[in-house]
Amino acid sequence: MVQKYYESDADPRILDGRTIAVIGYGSQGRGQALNLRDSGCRVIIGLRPGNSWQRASEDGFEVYPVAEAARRADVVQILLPDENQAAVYRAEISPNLKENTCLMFSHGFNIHYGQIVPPPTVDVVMVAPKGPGHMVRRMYEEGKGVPALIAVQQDATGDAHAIALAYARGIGATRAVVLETTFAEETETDLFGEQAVLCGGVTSLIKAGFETLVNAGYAPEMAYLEVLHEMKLIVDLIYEGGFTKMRDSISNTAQYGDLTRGPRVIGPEAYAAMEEILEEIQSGEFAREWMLENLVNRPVFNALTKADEEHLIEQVGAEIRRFMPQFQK
Ligand SMILES: NC(=O)C1=CN([C@@H]2O[C@H](COP(=O)(O)OP(=O)(O)OC[C@H]3O[C@@H](n4cnc5c(N)ncnc54)[C@H](OP(=O)(O)O)[C@@H]3O)[C@@H](O)[C@H]2O)C=CC1
Ligand SMILES: CC[C@](O)(C(C)=O)C(=O)O
Repeated sequence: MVQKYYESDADPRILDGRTIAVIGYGSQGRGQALNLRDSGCRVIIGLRPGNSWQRASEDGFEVYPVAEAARRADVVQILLPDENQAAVYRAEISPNLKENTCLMFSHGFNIHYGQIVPPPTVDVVMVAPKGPGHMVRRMYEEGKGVPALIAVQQDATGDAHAIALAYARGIGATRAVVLETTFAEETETDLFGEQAVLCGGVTSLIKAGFETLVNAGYAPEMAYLEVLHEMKLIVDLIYEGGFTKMRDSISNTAQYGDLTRGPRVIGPEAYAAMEEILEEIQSGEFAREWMLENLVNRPVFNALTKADEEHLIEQVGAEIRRFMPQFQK
């Protein structure tokens, strides 16, 4: 059984007197830093000059160049893009890491694939929220939390696990649940989830459904409401009470179509593709491809992003959100 932790399992006092440097102030950096501060932790931010620096200052944080933040910190949480972490670590963090610092990540990529190799004198831990950074903040403000995974790769001080748990409490994760894992398990399951199901799988499924309806002559607005807008309403029910709650809420006709037709869409070929994607993650092939893509300024990433931004579904969606009052701020 996976070990689970809640609020009472974490002792926030282990962070008393320790300075947490959150390196990066994007999706996760901002969400985690604000939550930690509201939980009573001492937080500083490490950045390069630019938009994030400006935003963190406006939010009232002390902001320093990465090297200086690392020098001042007892806990260094690296929330830079995965593809930048190794270069910034080598140039700015590693030379300033004190002995007994707790080096922290929210995704295991750089440790698991050997891009960052910390010295044996520091703790190496992970606190990985299982949700987007903006939701980490929103749920915390609502008195709830996004679940998180914790892992200890290296325990130089004997405090690594307690610090990870207290940090998870500080960002609100113990209000939901915190699960114990390893860097390997988190990295491989996270990459698989975002590629095959959550991001890649879902957008491909929606696009395929939308294109099938539009190519058959139905109005793009109809197709959009059917396969994209309603997706959230259906997924909300699955999130709240599983397939059973969702099926309790839909018509019997929909349920029969769901049970008999769904497996034809996600059939043996889809399973084979998922296995292949998982193997590319496990073998390091995906990691190598992504690192090399960045070295040549992301030609594939940029071309595919542009094509999807220009897809009809995005134009129709923007138009529909304009004429639906609930989307107006
Ligand atoms: N996005 C998410 O919800 C999740 C992310 N994670 C993990 O969290 C980590 C952070 O990801 P995410 O929050 O998406 O990152 P973002 O891209 O949202 O933010 C990155 C931040 O790093 C800063 N930055 C980038 N390069 C540098 C640099 N060379 N020196 C200093 N600062 C720099 C950016 O500032 P600037 O404005 O200057 O570019 C920005 O503030 C990753 O490990 C990711 O896998 C884990 C779970 C979910
Ligand atoms: C699903 C994407 C994610 O893994 C996440 C928000 O949890 C990410 O890395 O951004």
